[in-house]
Amino acid sequence: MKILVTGANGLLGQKLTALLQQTVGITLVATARGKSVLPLTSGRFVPLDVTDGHAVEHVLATEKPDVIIHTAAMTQVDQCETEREQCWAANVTAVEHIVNACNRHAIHLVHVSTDFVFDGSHGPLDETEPPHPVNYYGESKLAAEQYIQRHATAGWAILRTVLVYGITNDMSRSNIVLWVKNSVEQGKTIQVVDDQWRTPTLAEDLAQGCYLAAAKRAQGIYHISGKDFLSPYQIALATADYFHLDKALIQATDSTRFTQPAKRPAKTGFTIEKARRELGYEPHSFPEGIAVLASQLSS
Ligand SMILES: NC(=O)C1=CN([C@@H]2O[C@H](COP(=O)(O)OP(=O)(O)OC[C@H]3O[C@@H](n4cnc5c(N)ncnc54)[C@H](OP(=O)(O)O)[C@@H]3O)[C@@H](O)[C@H]2O)C=CC1
Ligand SMILES: Cc1cn([C@H]2C[C@H](O)[C@@H](COP(=O)(O)OP(=O)(O)O[C@H]3O[C@@H](C)C(=O)[C@@H](O)[C@H]3O)O2)c(=O)[nH]c1=O
Repeated sequence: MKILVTGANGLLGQKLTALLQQTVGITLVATARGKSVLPLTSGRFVPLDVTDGHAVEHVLATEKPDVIIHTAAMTQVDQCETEREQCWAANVTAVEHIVNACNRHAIHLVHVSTDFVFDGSHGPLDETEPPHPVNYYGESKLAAEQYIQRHATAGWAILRTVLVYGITNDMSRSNIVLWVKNSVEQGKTIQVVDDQWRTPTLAEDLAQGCYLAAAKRAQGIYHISGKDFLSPYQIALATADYFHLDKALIQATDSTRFTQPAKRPAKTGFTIEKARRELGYEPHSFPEGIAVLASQLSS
C-alpha cells in the first residue's frame, strides 16, 4: 500500500513518517513545504505546498498513492485568530484541493482534525456531538471537515485529536509538556489553568491511529486521543512529578484571569471507544506517554 503524508516536517508528520518507514508493506511518499527535516531511510520525499492546487494535482497524479494522510495545517491557534486569510488558505482551501485530487484519482483520504471544532461546554465528547467552534482555527478545521463530508467521492476518514505532545527535530511549535518542563527547569513561574479539560495525546499514538485508519480504509469520523481526562494544571503537575521539578513554580489560575488572543474551548477531551472498537486503537496513559517522550530526550 502506497501512503502519501502531507506536513511531514510537523510533529505528527515526523512521527508518522518514522512509523510508516518501519511498517512492512508500506511505500511512503513524505511531502512538506521546503526541505525535509527527516532522514528518510526508505520512501521518497517530495516538496509540496498544499495551498498550491496545481502542485497538489501534479503530485497526487504522479505518485498515485492508495491513501493520503493529510496532517498539514496552520496550527498556531492565536495566529489563526489574527491572520485569517493565511489560516483559511492552509486549513480549508488546501483541503478542497486535496479532496478534488482524491476524487479524480480515487485516493482514500485520512484527514486530521481537532477538538477545537467544539465549544467546550461539556466533555469528554464522542463522535455524535454537534460541533460549534469558538475560535477561527476551529472554524477553519470544521469547514474542512464539512467540505470532505459534502464533496469527497473516494473513501474518507476524519480523525479528530486533542492537545498533542511529543518531541522531534526542528519543531515549528512547542507543546504543553515541553513548555512546562523547559519553563520550570529555567526557574520560571508559570500560571496554568485548572478550568480547561483535555485528553492529551502522545504524537506516536496519533501516528498509530492514522496508520490504522489508512490500513483499514476507515470511513467516517473517529476520535483519536489520549485516554486520561486532565486539566492543563494537572498536566503540568504530572510533568513536574515525572521530571522531579519544583512544583512551587506551577501556579493554578483560571480562564477568567489567564486569557489568550484566541478563546480556548473550556471542556473537551474525547471518548475513544469507537476507535478502540473499529480500529483497534489503544493509546498510552499520560504517565506512559511522558516516559516515551523522556526516553527520546536522553538519546
Ligand atoms: N498539535 C496539536 O495539539 C493538535 C494538532 N491537530 C492537528 O494535527 C495536525 C498535525 O498537527 P501538528 O503536527 O501537531 O502540527 P505542526 O505545526 O507540528 O505541523 C503542521 C505542519 O503542517 C505544515 N504546513 C503548514 N502549512 C502548509 C502548507 N501550506 N503546505 C505544506 N505543509 C504545511 C507545517 O509546515 P512548516 O513546518 O513549514 O510550518 C508543519 O510542518 C494538524 O492538522 C492539526 O490541525 C489537532 C489537534 C491538536
Ligand atoms: C501558554 C499557556 C497555556 N496554558 C493552557 C491553555 C491551554 O488549555 C493549554 C494549551 O495551550 P497552548 O496555547 O499551549 O496550546 P493550544 O493552542 O491550546 O493547543 C491547541 O493546538 C491546536 C493545534 C489544537 O488543535 C488543539 O487541540 C490544541 O492542542 O495550556 C496555560 O494555562 N498557561 C499558559 O501560559
